[in-house]
Amino acid sequence: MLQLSFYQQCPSPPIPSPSLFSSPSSSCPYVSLKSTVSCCLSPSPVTVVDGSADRRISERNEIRLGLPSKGRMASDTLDLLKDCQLSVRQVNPRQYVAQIPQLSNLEVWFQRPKDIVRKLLSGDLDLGIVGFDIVSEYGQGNEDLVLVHDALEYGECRLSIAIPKYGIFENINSVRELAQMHQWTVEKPLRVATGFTYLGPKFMKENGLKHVAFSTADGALEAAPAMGIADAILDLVSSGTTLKENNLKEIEGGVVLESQAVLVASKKSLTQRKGVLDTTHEILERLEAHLRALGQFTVSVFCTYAMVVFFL
Ligand SMILES: Nc1ncnc2c1ncn2[C@@H]1O[C@H](COP(=O)(O)OP(=O)(O)OP(=O)(O)O)[C@@H](O)[C@H]1O
Ligand SMILES: O=P(O)(O)OC[C@H]1O[C@H](OP(=O)(O)OP(=O)(O)O)[C@H](O)[C@@H]1O
Repeated sequence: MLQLSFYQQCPSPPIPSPSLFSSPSSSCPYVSLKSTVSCCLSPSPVTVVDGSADRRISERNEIRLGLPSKGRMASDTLDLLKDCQLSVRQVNPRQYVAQIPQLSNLEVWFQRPKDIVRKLLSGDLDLGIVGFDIVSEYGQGNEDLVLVHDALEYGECRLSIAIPKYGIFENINSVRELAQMHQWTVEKPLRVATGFTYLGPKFMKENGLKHVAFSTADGALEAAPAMGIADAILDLVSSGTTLKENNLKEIEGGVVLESQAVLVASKKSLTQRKGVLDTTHEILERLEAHLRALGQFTVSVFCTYAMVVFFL
């Protein structure tokens, strides 16, 4: 029996979490316990690798860490690692493999965040840093994903429903009121534009919205209601400026999840690949030391480190 111990931290303040998520941060008001991401209520459409992942585990010796190749998480992730004395040495920006000299036998692979999660599941990566929203959407509760650190203190945003401030929605201010609107029928469902096609339907179902039709787009979703394409949107919000500028509002009970950057690992890699556990400890200790130095624990007199022990 292998015993894995992760030192945990308490985010300050704890991330509020909606009911559909058993986000580790929500399980206890003071101590954040990271375990598997378990948000799934329905069977996952992700094909979970079986024997092939095990074969790959024996095929390569190096440990692989996936980092965002571009987008808003990319430079902040490199900055965080640098602050932890884990500078990533990349020969040139178009080369997708890099090294962290302090971590021997570790390869950094730059990938799009959603691909990092997919590759953790397929066994092609062992560790990754991405937004919790991406782990939740593309991980779909797969038990092979372990949140090693769930509060890296950047990339904060929330996945939230927004509706127009005007027209039939003028007096609608909560999900409950939205669900109770008599307009939505089988023939004329509530039309929601979102890039989160797993979390969106799941949330609507759990919140009593029966007649909902989803459409998807890669960006600028806030335009959809004014264009007449959708009644509502489900998208990431941070400052709220984009919603405001497009005459949209969030509603009570409409936050699907709170997100920030997390360190996620493949449980299979942690347990089966030589060196992954030690390397994960090394990264985690450096992250903890850095975040502690930033003073994020000062508000949590109540917060203690908790040791989570996984018996596997
Ligand atoms: N206001 C925000 N809007 C979108 N994402 C945000 C915001 N604030 C933080 N994030 C985080 O940044 C991530 C988006 O990063 P990125 O810019 O790489 O996305 P993207 O380019 O839209 O992704 P892709 O093109 O691969 O679909 C989100 O998954 C989330 O974790
Ligand atoms: O609350 P705010 O601070 O205004 O941020 C929210 C906006 O930022 C993101 O879009 P992004 O800038 O990535 O552009 P996109 O719509 O093309 O994806 C997100 O999809 C929202 O549209």
